[in-house]
Amino acid sequence: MTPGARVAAAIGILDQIGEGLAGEQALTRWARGSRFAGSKDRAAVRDHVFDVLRCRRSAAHFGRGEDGRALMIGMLRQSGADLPGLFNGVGHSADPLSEAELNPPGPIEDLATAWNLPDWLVPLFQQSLGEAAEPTALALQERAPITLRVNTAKTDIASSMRRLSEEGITTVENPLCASALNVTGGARKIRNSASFRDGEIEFQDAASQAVVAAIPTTGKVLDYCAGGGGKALALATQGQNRVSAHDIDPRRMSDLPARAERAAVRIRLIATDALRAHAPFDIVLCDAPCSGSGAWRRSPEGKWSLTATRLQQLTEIQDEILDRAAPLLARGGVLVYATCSVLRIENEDRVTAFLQRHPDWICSYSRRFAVDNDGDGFFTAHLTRN
Ligand SMILES: C[S@@+](CC[C@H](N)C(=O)[O-])C[C@H]1O[C@@H](n2cnc3c(N)ncnc32)[C@H](O)[C@@H]1O
Repeated sequence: MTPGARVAAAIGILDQIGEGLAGEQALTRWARGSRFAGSKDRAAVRDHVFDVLRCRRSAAHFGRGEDGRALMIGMLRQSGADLPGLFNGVGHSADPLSEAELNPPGPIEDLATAWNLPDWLVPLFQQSLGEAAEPTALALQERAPITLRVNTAKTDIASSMRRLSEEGITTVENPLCASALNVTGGARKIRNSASFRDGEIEFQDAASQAVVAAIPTTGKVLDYCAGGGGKALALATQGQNRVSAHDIDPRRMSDLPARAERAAVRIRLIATDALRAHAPFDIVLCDAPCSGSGAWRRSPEGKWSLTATRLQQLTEIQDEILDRAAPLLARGGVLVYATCSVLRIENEDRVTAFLQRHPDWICSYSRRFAVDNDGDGFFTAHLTRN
């Protein structure tokens, strides 16, 4: 595909997203109907679509509209691309730009458009992050780093870097966590690499790894909101942990047994009604459902679909999860709270609310992770009974 044809494909996909289709679904539908597209084409089209979704508001400003064509024009104009070269009507490229489209609009004048956030989230970012609000909002407009977790139960960092580089995948160590590697080249080869097949590496954000690495003791551990099991797998490779995984929706854990087998670790799956029988645990990790605001680089649609009502509901779910998980702990155990949110209402405020409901508990540790080149935005806190 030519660069112009890739842009035209992205325009069609963005129009489908505009009609209500989820981004991943629209991309899959396009890929199924476009067998001629190679892996480089698919990656380039995907990048265009996600670049727009991350910067939808400023793209609409610079493209003077909300449809796929306007958004692509706006995004490409912002990035300084050769617009007439990409919209030349040749082959499968989109039609040439009209006079109106060639005419660039004035600069952005409001904060929400400059930060690419819905209006209502701007004050929340400011209250939550202070001076870090602007760099966080701007960082959320960039592509996320591709980060691997080296499975230290199977290999070590140096050997893993060497083996990956033999397969054409270059990496550098990530300062957030000793097990984390940032991929600097050959990312598309990872899923078919021997290192991946042999369970020596997993995809995992570095802040996510650092949250697990900060968990203090080893022993009987419950990942209470295990989902796909990213953190449960990391926990299982750490120290002498005996890890169990639970999720209110067990289907979310369906890939976990195969992933655990590949990683050569054991993880027991526990159903909700069996939790009490398996308690007490030394550690209960609550990686709670949240706005995902710290990871909106990877899932940008969440930024536009979140509402104040949904955010309020999430805080109620977060409180309920902590209250249900706390009684599962052994005396002296640690309740670990984590979110991939940058919003104080989901982070420090939930810890404060928990301590108000449970005056015999204290917070012994907490850390925020910024959205930057090293990793996603995360928050974690350790709670113990006095
Ligand atoms: C942020 S995700 C977990 C991600 C996972 N820990 C990982 O690292 O891959 C949150 C998970 O919490 C689960 N969840 C939602 N409400 C819950 C509840 N009341 N109790 C337990 N799990 C819940 C969701 O089904 C979802 O899988």
